[in-house]
Amino acid sequence: MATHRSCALWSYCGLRWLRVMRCCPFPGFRSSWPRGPLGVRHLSQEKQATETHFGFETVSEEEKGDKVYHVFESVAKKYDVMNDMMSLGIHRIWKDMLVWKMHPFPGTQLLDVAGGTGDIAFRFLNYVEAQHKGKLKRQLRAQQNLSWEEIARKYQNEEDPLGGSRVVVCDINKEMLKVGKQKARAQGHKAGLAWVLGDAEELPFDDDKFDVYTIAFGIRNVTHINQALQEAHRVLKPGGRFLCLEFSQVNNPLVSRLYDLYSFQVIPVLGEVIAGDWKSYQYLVESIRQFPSQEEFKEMIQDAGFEKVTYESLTSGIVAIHSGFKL
Ligand SMILES: COc1cc(O)cc(C/C=C(\C)CC/C=C(\C)CC/C=C(\C)CC/C=C(\C)CC/C=C(\C)CC/C=C(\C)CC/C=C(\C)CC/C=C(\C)CC/C=C(\C)CCC=C(C)C)c1O
Ligand SMILES: C[S@@+](CC[C@H](N)C(=O)[O-])C[C@H]1O[C@@H](n2cnc3c(N)ncnc32)[C@H](O)[C@@H]1O
Repeated sequence: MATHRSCALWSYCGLRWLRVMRCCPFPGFRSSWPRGPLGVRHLSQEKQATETHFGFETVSEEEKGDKVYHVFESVAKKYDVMNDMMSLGIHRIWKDMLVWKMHPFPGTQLLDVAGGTGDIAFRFLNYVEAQHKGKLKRQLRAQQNLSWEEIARKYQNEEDPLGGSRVVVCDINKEMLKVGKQKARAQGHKAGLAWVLGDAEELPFDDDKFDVYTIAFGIRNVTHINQALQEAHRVLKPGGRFLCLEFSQVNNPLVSRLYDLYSFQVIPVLGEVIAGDWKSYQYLVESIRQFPSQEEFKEMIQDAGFEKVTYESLTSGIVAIHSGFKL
């Protein structure tokens, strides 16, 4: 009873907040319109009051946005611990693989959409910092007869340990970003990192701005996936890369049966026990089943204008990484 009352209160506050925000024209929140190739607003692309899915439930599109907002507002504080518990840490390997696949070059400008608590951004920063340090070491090793003073000076003069690389984390949910910022402080990430409140469907960024666009476990929650893909294409520079890590279709019948059992019998129970939130984790497993297969999603990415689209299935297809280029 108490749980239901507190759920209702959370829903009410979440919806109130969203309504207030939608009337409030502050930068970064629904500040841009969907644009076509000529930069013209396409009224036909605007959201229509049609029905969609929230997990296995049929809801209006507006309702879906509110419900998704409420889910992540509710799980934000327990989000990281839940992921480790549910996957026994496997989600960390998947995220590492996304960044290895990206293989950022010095000066890479990354936009991580639906970046939540910053897992992809922190991995990116660690990767580029390690790469930059390695480069400096190799340069110093190649120079013969340097005194230790010269070596020390070289290290001290390193003003930008990221070699010009930057990451912007963009997420629609204030609570997820709040947890992300706390984690960044705790892990000592300061430089090269920005947090922006914004919607994947209407990104508050100019055209042709980023080298790489990532979205990890985010696109499944977006109401108009095609719109989010078009926005990804718009904000990438020509030559830029789209990378998406998302749950996908399991390709091994035995794993598939165990995975179904685990998903529906264990995950919501873990959600209830650890986060006090059965419904959000029920939504997680249902939304995974509603998401298109590897091939279907590949076609959607191509339809948004990306080229050289490929994917790699990981852990028997439990997740897949899709990649595409804006050429
Ligand atoms: C609200 O929305 C969200 C909230 C979030 O917190 C996160 C997200 C987005 C999601 C992520 C960032 C990733 C988080 C990861 C997952 C959701 C989990 C993905 C699932 C797995 C990696 C496990 C895959 C499972 C299988 C391949 C099937 C094998 C299953 C078993 C061996 C266990 C089978 C167990 C039963 C059928 C029930 C009886 C068991 C128990 C009661 C004990 C519980 C057992 C465990 C905790 C062990 C679980 C075992 C594994 C994880 C082993 C995995 C093995 C392989 C991958 C081969 C979000 O949107
Ligand atoms: C499962 S979390 C993924 C977080 C992070 N990328 C990770 O891998 O851990 C999904 C995130 O998508 C965000 N999200 C949902 N709909 C969104 C939208 N339309 N625009 C931007 N972010 C959205 C949620 O707020 C949440 O932080």
